[in-house]
Amino acid sequence: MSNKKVLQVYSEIGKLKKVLLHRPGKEIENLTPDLMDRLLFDDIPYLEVARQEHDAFADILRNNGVEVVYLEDLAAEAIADNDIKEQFVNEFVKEASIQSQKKRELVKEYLLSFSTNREMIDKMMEGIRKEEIKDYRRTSLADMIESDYPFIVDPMPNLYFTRDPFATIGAGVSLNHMRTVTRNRETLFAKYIFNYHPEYKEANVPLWYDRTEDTSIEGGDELILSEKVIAIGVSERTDAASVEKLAKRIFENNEKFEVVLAFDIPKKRAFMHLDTVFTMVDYDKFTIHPEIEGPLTVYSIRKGENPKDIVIEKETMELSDILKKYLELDNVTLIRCGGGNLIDAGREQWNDGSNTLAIAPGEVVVYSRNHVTNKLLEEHGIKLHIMPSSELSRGRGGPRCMSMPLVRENLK
Ligand SMILES: NC(=[NH2+])NCCC[C@H](N)C(=O)O
Repeated sequence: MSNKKVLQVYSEIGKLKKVLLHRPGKEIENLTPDLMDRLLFDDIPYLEVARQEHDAFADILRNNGVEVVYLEDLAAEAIADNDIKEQFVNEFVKEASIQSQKKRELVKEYLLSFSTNREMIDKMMEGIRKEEIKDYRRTSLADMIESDYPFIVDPMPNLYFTRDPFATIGAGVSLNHMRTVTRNRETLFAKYIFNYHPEYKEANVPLWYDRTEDTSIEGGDELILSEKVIAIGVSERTDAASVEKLAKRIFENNEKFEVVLAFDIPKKRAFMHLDTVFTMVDYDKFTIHPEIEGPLTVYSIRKGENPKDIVIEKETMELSDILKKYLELDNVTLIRCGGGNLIDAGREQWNDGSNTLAIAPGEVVVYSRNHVTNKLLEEHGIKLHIMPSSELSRGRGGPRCMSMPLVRENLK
């Protein structure tokens, strides 16, 4: 067996070699105004254009030497074995908030009727409208009198934000427990990929976190600043307790990481994850949303004397000094979203102006619409790959949120 690394992420900026995306599917066409709030959208994207934008994103990556793989393909390949497939469908149905046993059976039967696994996966992602399964109304009293709720199984429109349901950290994976029911359903695909996909199953990928945990953590909060330092946001989506659990597990498993910095950021929708207000673009350069600089507090978590102990300290310095200290740098530049102008900063952060995806040190993918921030990045010598951004941005996520690195070259 070759010892090729199937997962290797020891930085935010090392040359990106392999990345996981999800091409937006018909789940977007199942978003309704009534569902937007619960399904975490602020508007309804136009699917055809969203796909064009997404394909442009994937092309930028491929043209820069990145292997692009899709969640929907890996998930379909992971369930090639019929017993695994059956187990997967059972778990999916169990987590789909379907009330009656009879209805669960009908949904299972419907899913198994698709002729390919890929089509079945697409259907799971899209959601199931009432009219797709005939006769479900005769299955229980609840269904006979039931409301006009239009779905038997809800769509999962946030899937194109592959950054969040799991995160590659070092040679392992944080299989996340998400804050919301809608997004927690997404993590099932990753569970099957890492356990059963031929590429991953023999690698025995270590899990730093599991979806069955009772506190939440999301990938948008998990940043790898160096092979020694991980930053994790304590945010609207990630609990402080989860950061501790994750740190302990990583330290116990002799990964190279030495310190986890917990960034306590304001808990609000616009700043849902750390990566919506702070990303790394070069060895010593970061984007930052000026509105978090005041309220931000950083705590460091380090290994204690015993492998099972940790030492937690509140950091008292300014963010740039904290970064200098832990990343062993003489200088750090914080590039402010919107140039620090409050109007531009607010507008551009809302559309993920500080959410950049580094594909190499000093080289990032950004949304076209954030022209004030983009200009500033260029002035700081950052090379930009600009992608179209009218529709995808309506889901409140940018290039970093839409990608999960699987392999990055290690930094020298
Ligand atoms: N890593 C990120 N910032 N992801 C953004 C996810 C956006 C998505 N609509 C949500 O609310 O979950």
